[in-house]
Amino acid sequence: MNNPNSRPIRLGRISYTNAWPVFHHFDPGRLSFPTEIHSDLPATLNRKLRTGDIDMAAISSYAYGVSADAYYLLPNLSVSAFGRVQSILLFLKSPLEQVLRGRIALTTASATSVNLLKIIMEKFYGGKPTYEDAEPALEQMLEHADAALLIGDHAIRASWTNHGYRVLDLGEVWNVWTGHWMTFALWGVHKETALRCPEAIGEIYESLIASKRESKRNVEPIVDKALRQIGGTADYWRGYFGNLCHDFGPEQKAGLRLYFQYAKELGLIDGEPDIAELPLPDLLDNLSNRR
Ligand SMILES: C=C(O[C@@H]1C=C(C(=O)O)C=C[C@H]1O)C(=O)O
Repeated sequence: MNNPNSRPIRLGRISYTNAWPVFHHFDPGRLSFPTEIHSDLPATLNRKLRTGDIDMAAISSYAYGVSADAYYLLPNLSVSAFGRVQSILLFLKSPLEQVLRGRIALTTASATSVNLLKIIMEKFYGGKPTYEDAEPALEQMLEHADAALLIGDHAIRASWTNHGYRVLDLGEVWNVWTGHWMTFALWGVHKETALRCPEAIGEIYESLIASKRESKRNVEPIVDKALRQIGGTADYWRGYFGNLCHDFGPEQKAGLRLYFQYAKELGLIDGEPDIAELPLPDLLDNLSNRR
């Protein structure tokens, strides 16, 4: 099959372990359309998708909220948690009361969690800290700050060190205050790409869903890979992957809508975006009608 696009579909993959279940069994070589993988940190994928350097990607849910008009979401894919997530962590060097009026260093890898932290600090705890962007390295971040936010594998590795700091898990804080799920990442595709090559996007989508399903059926291959690449124990990784949810159903959507509502109230986002999923059957129907 030819790709009407004539160039490969460029797909962004979050390099952190949290997205592995959706990508591990995804093999672009088995697709009938040329597909290129761009593996990167979430903030870089957010930017590349926005500028059109890639066509579709796992991105921060906040980044979807900012550019929702331009993207469709791939249905039923996310990185979500109900409570503790273990990889969205605020490390406190100072007591919380001081952090609320102090300085917080924010990892440059994130978009959802830095804004979630602002919601927690300002709306839930009534604080007004100042924020500064920093490369994700705990000790350097805490040289000049009262607290440091890390996400993904940077947070996991830091949590294993003998750091001695108090740690807040932002998934847990969000859940305690709201009773909701928190969705950190979503899969977005440019509307324009989806309309131009629905078959290619549909095939990639089906392969991602199949990978997610296989990872859920048997988590051991990604546990082994995480042990080899990151370290830790098999039990840690079984717990970590078991705790994450890669679906995006009504409960995750309700949590995300609340997050967008709070982000809007704090002026972190212009409007409350619609959650618009890729209407794949309609796109494929239109395509066959055109033939
Ligand atoms: C659960 C996580 O979800 C993520 C958090 C993101 C963010 O804060 O912008 C983006 C993608 C995911 O990597 C994690 O990083 O550990």
